[in-house]
Amino acid sequence: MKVVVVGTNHAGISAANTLLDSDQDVEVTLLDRNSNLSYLGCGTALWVGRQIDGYEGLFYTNAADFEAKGAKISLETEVKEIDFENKVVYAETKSGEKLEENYDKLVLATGSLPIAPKLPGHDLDGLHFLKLFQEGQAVDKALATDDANVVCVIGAGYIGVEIAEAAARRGKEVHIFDAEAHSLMNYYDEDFAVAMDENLRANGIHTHFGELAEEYLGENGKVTGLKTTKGEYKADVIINCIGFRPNAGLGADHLEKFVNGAYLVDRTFKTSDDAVYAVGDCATNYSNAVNDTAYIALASNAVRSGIVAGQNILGNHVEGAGIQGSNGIEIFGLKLVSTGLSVRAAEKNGLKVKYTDIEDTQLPGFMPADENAEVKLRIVYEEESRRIVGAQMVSHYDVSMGIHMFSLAVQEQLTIDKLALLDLFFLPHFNQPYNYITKAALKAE
Ligand SMILES: Cc1cc2nc3c(=O)[nH]c(=O)nc-3n(C[C@H](O)[C@H](O)[C@H](O)COP(=O)(O)OP(=O)(O)OC[C@H]3O[C@@H](n4cnc5c(N)ncnc54)[C@H](O)[C@@H]3O)c2cc1C
Ligand SMILES: NC(=O)c1ccc[n+]([C@@H]2O[C@H](COP(=O)([O-])OP(=O)(O)OC[C@H]3O[C@@H](n4cnc5c(N)ncnc54)[C@H](O)[C@@H]3O)[C@@H](O)[C@H]2O)c1
Repeated sequence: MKVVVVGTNHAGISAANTLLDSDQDVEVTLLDRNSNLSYLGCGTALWVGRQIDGYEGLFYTNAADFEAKGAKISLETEVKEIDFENKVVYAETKSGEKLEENYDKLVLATGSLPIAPKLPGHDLDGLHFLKLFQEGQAVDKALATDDANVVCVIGAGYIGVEIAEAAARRGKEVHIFDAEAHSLMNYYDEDFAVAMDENLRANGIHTHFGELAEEYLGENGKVTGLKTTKGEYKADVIINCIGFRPNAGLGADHLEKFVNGAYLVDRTFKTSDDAVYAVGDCATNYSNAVNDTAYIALASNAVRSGIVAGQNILGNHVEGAGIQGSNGIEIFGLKLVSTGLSVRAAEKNGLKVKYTDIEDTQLPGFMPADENAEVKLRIVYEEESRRIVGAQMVSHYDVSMGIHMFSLAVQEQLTIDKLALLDLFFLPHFNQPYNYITKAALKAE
């Protein structure tokens, strides 16, 4: 069996490794237009902000690793067209050489592209996106120039707040803009998002919410400012971070698509064509929070979808467990984690929900104050079924393990009442005997 994988980042890599690590005789060909693979974008802000020494550790594999496993891999090779009827992929290398690869099974792992609004001035120098390693390098270089004093970040989602922190750590005057009333509104309710807003401001970042970018201002081909719906701001560097869209053009009119253009896949990540699988950011996934198809662009989902598709290509029927969109962020030491739906997202999805909130300390009061921290938790549950559909937490304490448990609760459709009497261990070094998860669940209406 010959499998062609288009796109060799997290999703493509994980599908290819699943095939190559099996005991079956599978011929695997990998094609990617980029010159590198396996870049962990999550580390961009860490090295640009000089919290880690460099970017080298952000790549976890390379072409030679695949060749050593017997795969054929061509980087800087862009797939231009696919003949789905005759099962042929047409590609072109950077030097203009044309390639043709036939396949028995095809894995589309072409990921996502940053949303790039064509505002006036969009071709000025000094405008940046943050998706590829090379774009991270460009931002890093731009921040190193003597005349880069003011940085405007458009979008206060995950990439935006992370790069705003990095630019502030590099000593820049940073302004962050978002169309919403607060930062991180795609992940958190207002009561939690405000903690991040305050954290950004407390660390010197200027926040501008409810403000939409209208025009990139410039002189002599270089950006000098940003015009929004509320005013004009000086800018030496502008970084656009307003979300991703699926990169699913290769499927043309042949493959079924989701409302946002992503390849529509089943629980095995098979598309509407039996010979074609689609994984990672270019494809849909199944949300256990809404119990329906959803699109959530995350590396964590990409990796698991690649494994599932790979197993099914090998003939092992495996269904994905579905996703909750579990995520986390840490900015200047403040940690926010969430899974499933916020109240706002639940309502947008037509779910009638209630929620239970609690604020407490992580450890008992007798523990040293410098080891202890306040924690705020919200559990969101469906009014009628009482199943948990989401949770959010904010703290300076590392509460990430708690959100993993809530992720499982959403996946398994657990009710808030079952959670209330769950056996949670107690040790003063970790938590309280009558801890905030139990307390929040017990007081749920
Ligand atoms: C700055 C940043 C920080 C992030 N932080 C996190 C995080 O902390 N946690 C998390 O879970 N996620 C994070 N993400 C999101 C995560 O990086 C993506 O969800 C993930 O990269 C998706 O993997 P993928 O393999 O599906 O797609 P992509 O990473 O988009 O890879 C797609 C690949 O396909 C190739 N390709 C596309 N079209 C073609 C073509 N026609 N021919 C050949 N090759 C093609 C591309 O070159 C690319 O290599 C972050 C993203 C960014 C940008
Ligand atoms: N820690 C993590 O897990 C992590 C880190 C970085 C990125 N990612 C993922 O990568 C993907 C892309 O991240 P992102 O930060 O670009 O997207 P995002 O969805 O997190 O945030 C985009 C933000 O841009 C705002 N916005 C949209 N249009 C706008 C406009 N015209 N003007 C002003 N603001 C506007 C939105 O309100 C939103 O807050 C997401 O799926 C994200 O989850 C995850």
